[in-house]
Amino acid sequence: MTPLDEAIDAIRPIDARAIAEARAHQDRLTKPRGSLGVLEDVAVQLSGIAGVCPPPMPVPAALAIFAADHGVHAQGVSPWPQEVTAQMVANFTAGGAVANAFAAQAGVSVTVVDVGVAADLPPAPGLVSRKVAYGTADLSQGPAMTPDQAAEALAVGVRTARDLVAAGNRCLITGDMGIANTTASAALVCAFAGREPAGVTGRGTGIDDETHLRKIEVVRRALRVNGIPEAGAVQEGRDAALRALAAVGGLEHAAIAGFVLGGAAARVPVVLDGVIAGSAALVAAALAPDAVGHCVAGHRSAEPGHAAALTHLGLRPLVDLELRLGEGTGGLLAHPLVSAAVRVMHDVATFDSAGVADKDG
Ligand SMILES: Cc1cc2ncn([C@H]3O[C@H](COP(=O)(O)O)[C@@H](O)[C@H]3O)c2cc1C
Ligand SMILES: O=C(O)c1cccnc1
Repeated sequence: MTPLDEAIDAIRPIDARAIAEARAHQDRLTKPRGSLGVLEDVAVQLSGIAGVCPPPMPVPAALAIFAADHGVHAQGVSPWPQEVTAQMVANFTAGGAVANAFAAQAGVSVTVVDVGVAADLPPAPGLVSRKVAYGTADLSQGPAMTPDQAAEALAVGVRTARDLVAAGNRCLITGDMGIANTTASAALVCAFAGREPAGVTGRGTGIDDETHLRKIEVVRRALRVNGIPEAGAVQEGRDAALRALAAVGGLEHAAIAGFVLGGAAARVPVVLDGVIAGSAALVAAALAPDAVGHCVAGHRSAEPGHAAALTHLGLRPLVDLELRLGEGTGGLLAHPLVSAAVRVMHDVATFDSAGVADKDG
């Protein structure tokens, strides 16, 4: 069995008994029932993921930033030169990016994985070289990846998750870096959530109206050229999902999908970042629907495709600050909220233990 098959095989629904126990525990704590809103749901979900109540604290946590380039950059869909991908990888390993600042603030480690940067990168601390290709082909002209490349990139994500969990991490956070990757994200959202390009193609790093219209056309062409029906969700199921991923995805999208599957297989919560992660999670969900139960939507980004992906996945974002950066920044901001939700389960007294009268008693 391949690592991908093994991961998919190992994924189970989150544990119903632990969920029920966690709900009952929440109701015994010295607070009005439901008063912690969505945080109660998060704590209950983490109990279900771990299969125990209270769940372990989601620490240490690790961010993995998957970096790759995109052939579709040639269509002028991003105002930034492709070299910025490699330059930002150097910035991450030097500690100078926003993701590094947020990771330092949250006490999260940063691993950068080169899964497909279109340049040879010098070795650096925290950089893992798992290059599958020097970028994808142009998805608006034909498939972005061969099926083998997509499978290999998925396996890179599975392996990264496995390694980080084996190193003792109890929470995984997704990150991405890849100039033009919001174009592939939009195409994936169309393919996996059955949406129209015009509704889910955003402005990425910041493009003018004319470029935005061109980007929508590029996504439309990508779907047409690759035989993916517009506004018709692809069949769920492994082969169709792998084909659609290879056709219009990116190497980092594939790796992030694998990372989600690897985290779910290890029964560790995976905090998703923005639209790149959201579109990759759609792929993971098509490959293993029960993986979604292991995902926490860290935030909702300003990219319209992200909201569409989260709706399709049934995930509620924890933070909504109009971020549109990626790198894992939204996931990192959400991590303290996830920790706080779990800490309540460990530290807060029950009505019985604290001698506080319940509303009925
Ligand atoms: C300096 C810089 C740092 C970034 N960090 C994340 N992104 C984000 O923006 C890119 C996607 O936007 P688009 O599809 O419009 O190219 C990705 O690299 C994503 O990680 C960055 C982009 C830039 C320019
Ligand atoms: O949603 C995101 O994470 C995002 C948006 C714009 C550019 N890069 C990433």
